[in-house]
Amino acid sequence: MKIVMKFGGTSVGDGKKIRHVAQLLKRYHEGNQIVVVTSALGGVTDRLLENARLASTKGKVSLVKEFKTELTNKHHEAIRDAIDNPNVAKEVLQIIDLRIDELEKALIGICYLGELTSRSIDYISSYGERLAAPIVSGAVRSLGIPSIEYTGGEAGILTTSDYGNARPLERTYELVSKRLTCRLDSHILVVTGFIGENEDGIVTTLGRSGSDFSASILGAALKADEIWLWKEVSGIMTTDPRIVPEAKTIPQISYAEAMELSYFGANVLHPRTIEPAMREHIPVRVKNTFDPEFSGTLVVAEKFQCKHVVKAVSLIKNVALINISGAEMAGTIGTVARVFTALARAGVNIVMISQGSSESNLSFVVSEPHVEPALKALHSEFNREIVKEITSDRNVCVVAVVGAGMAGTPGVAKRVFGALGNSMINIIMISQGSSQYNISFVVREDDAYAAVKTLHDEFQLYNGNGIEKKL
Ligand SMILES: Nc1ncnc2c1ncn2[C@@H]1O[C@H](COP(=O)(O)OP(=O)(O)O)[C@@H](O)[C@H]1O
Ligand SMILES: N[C@@H](CC(=O)OP(=O)(O)O)C(=O)O
Repeated sequence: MKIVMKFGGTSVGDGKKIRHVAQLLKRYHEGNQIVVVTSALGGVTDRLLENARLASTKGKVSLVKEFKTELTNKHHEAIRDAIDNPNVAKEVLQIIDLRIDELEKALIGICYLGELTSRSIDYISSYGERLAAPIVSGAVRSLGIPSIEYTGGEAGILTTSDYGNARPLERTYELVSKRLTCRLDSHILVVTGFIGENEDGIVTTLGRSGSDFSASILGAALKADEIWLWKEVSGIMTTDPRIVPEAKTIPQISYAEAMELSYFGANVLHPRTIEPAMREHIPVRVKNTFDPEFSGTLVVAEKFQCKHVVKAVSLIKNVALINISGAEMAGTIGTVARVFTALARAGVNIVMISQGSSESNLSFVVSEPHVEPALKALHSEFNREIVKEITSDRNVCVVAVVGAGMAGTPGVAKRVFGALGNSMINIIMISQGSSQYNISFVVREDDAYAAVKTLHDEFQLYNGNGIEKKL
């Protein structure tokens, strides 16, 4: 089989975990062609971003030097723990030191300039993966398996120049296949997740947690038999196990359901992961790095109509509700178009929308960083004409229940809102897409965890009965 395997930041958190990953790869190498996509060592991307900001605001070269020591120690320790072969360890050390020197120069440049562009943020944050890939590849070579490491750009991931949220260009699919196929039989190829490059060869990133997306792009380009996403959790679960410890693994889920879940905050998958896999009908498995025998979740094309109408409950935090109102909005054709055009011009992404049939108010949810640009855009568009009041509320969360079986099944909304009512949870706004794959609603931040727990209990997802429905 040809398999693209992605290991997340927790899976390659340190040298001991990388050693474990290399051993897993050795096991699957026999009889398979394997491309590995690696994330940065756990926490490194956050530290890179923090230090890039510090460099631009404080301009202190001494802080850059301290950070350089921290990164060097972390990666040297990882090499010691992951790689036994001294020659391989020496080669990898040299690559790491060279890359950390490059990074230091870039951070010092930011100190002097006092400016941090989105292009430099992508360049700096790409170093997490650029430091991880040589160690993962070295750990594999240390076990006697030939391996080569590539950056996303070297592998052929060509993207738009939307720094921080770049998308693959169509040419990527052909280029990746051309560059990687010839080595697949003989080597385990290790590619940096999260990063690509634009047509001018400038580093871009695919958005936070983008390594899942990288794996799917590579899988589609190489027409892989399967894409495996290795995580610290046992697959896609009925809800975030950090919120509800009783959460269960969903054995099988459709592409559409997995997409709904990832869009609605289940950060087990980057929201765009499924698109490339779906275009080539490649099954995606989500597996636990630390429990490899467990089958995890299989994401497949057909809507697997198990008896569960609701498959999972998810939560989006760090959002705000914006409400606009004005009596003149009712019947004034074009108001909604003006609202959304102004927001689009300001680069605001809308998570959820609801308009009452009175037409005199419109509510929508945006992610936290988009609140200020959204308010500014709306005030300048309307200037108190037609829209009289614009308010925002940051103390809210979005909860969504997801499942393909909800389409055409009466009574789901009644159960959702009945259970929340019984738990005295107030609902601020409701939205249901016509796909009927999800019902989402806004609650106060203080009620969010209770809402997720209440719904998880109500539908008793996968509770003891395999995939039986509780009605
Ligand atoms: N429905 C869900 N199923 C599984 N994990 C979820 C879900 N919702 C949120 N999560 C969170 O997503 C994380 C995914 O695992 P992680 O190993 O961190 O992935 P990666 O390193 O690839 O980003 C877990 O920590 C888990 O708490
Ligand atoms: N390292 C990047 C990309 C990534 O995908 O990481 P993870 O697989 O750990 O979510 C990030 O932290 O966003």
